[in-house]
Amino acid sequence: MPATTVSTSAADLHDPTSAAFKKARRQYLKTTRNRTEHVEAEWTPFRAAEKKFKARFPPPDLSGVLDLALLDDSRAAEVSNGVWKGRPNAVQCEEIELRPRGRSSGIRKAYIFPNTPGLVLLPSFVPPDEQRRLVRWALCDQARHPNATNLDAHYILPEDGLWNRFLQSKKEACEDTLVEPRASSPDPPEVIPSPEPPGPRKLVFNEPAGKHNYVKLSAAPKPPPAPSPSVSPSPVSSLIPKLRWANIGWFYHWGTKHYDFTQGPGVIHDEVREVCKRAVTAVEWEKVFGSERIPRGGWGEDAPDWDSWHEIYEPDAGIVNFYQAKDTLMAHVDRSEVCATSPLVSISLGCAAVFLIGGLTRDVEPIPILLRSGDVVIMSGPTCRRAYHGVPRILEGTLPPHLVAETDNDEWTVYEEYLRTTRINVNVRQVFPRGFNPELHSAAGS
Ligand SMILES: O=C(O)CCC(=O)C(=O)O
Ligand SMILES: [Fe+2]
Repeated sequence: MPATTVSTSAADLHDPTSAAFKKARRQYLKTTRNRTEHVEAEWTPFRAAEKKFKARFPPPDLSGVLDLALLDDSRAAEVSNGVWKGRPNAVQCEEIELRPRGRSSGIRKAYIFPNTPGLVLLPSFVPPDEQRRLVRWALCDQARHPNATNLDAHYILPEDGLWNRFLQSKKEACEDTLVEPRASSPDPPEVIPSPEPPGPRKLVFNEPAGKHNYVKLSAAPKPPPAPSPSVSPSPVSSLIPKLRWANIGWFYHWGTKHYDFTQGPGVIHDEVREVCKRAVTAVEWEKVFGSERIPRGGWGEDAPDWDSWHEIYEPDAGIVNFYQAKDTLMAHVDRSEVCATSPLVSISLGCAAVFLIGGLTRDVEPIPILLRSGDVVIMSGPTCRRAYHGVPRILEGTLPPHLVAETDNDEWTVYEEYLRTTRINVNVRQVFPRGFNPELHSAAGS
C-alpha cells in the first residue's frame, strides 16, 4: 500500500508561514472587521460552537473534541494520518459492552452519554471491507434514479446515475457527458414560486410529526421544487462534487420537510438494513434506558419501547449525505418521523468530521464528537431524537489508509480520489411506530 500523505491544505492551515494560513487570516480579518462583541454575545451556545469549529482561521483546537479512535491500537495508522486529533476523554461518556450477537469484526464496545440519554456511539463498528461496499453502494446505486438527489430538481440526470456515467467515461477514456438543465426541458414540472439554487440543504421550520397530525401532514401539498433558471449544461465530472444528498426509502419532501407517502415506501437496500439492524441489536438497551437512567419525572407517554427494539426495529427511510471539505450541516432536529423515539442509525464513511449534539433547544451547549470512517452513531429515545445536532466541520486529510487504493491501477483509485475531500453519511430512520398502520390512519382521517 502506498504511504498516505497528509493533505497539504490541512497541514498548511496550521503553518503560520504558509500561503494558505496567510490567506485564511486575511479573510478572517476582513469578515470580522465590523463584527462587534455584541454580535458574538447573541450567539446561542450551539451557534458559538458551530462558529468555532467552522473557522478556517484560526484553525479550531480539537482538544475538547471526543476522539475514541485514540483508544484503539488497531486505528493507530488512521489517527496519525493527518493533523486532526481530538482527545479520548474530552467529553463525559461511559463504556458499555456490546452483546456478542451484534458485534462486528470483534468490536465489543459502545459509549453512552449521561447528559444525552439515548445517544450511543459505536466506534469502528463497520469493518473496512464493508465501508468500501457502502461507499460503492452510495455512489453507484443510491445517488441515481429512482431515488431523488439534490441535483434532480435542476438537472435532467442520466438514468444510470452521475457516478456510473463518470466511471464509464474514465474506463473508456471517452468524453464527459454534458447534463442538461431541467429549466430548459420542454416538459418542466409544475413549480413552486421561489426557485432554490443547487447547493447545501436549506433550513425550513417544520411542525414535528406524530400520530396526532399524521393525516394533516400527509395531506399537505408537496409540490416539486422549481428548477433553477440560471444553471447551464454541465459535464458529469463537474456535477459530482455538487451532489449533496440522495433519498432512500420513504420519499422525503425537502420543501415541507415532511414525507410524501403518496410516492410509496421506496427501498432500503439489504446491506444497509442489515448494518443498521446489527447495530441496534448489538446494544443492550437496558444499559442505555434502564430505570436509573430515565430522566427525573420520566417520559410518560413518550417512553421509548426499547425493550422490543431487538425484535421490531425496522429502518424504512433515510438520507445519504455527501459532504465536500467545506460543507457544513447546521443545527437541526429530525422531527419528520411519526415515531419520535425509534433508533436513527448514522454511519460515517470517508473523511472524518466534527459532530455536535446538544439538547432540545440551541441554548444547550453541544458536545463535540470526532466521527471517523466506520463509526456508527445511534440517536434514540425522546431526548436524543429531538436534540439539535449538526456537522460544522469536515476534517481535510483524514481519509483512513484502508480507503486508499493499493496500486495506481486499482479500480478503487477513482473512489479514493473522490473520498480524499469527501465524507459520506448514511442516515437511516424508522418512520412509523410499532402498531401504527398508515393506511388505517389515512382511512380514519379522510
Ligand atoms: O452527517 C451526519 O453525521 C449527520 C447527518 C444528519 O444529521 C442528518 O442527515 O439529518
Ligand atoms: Fe440530522
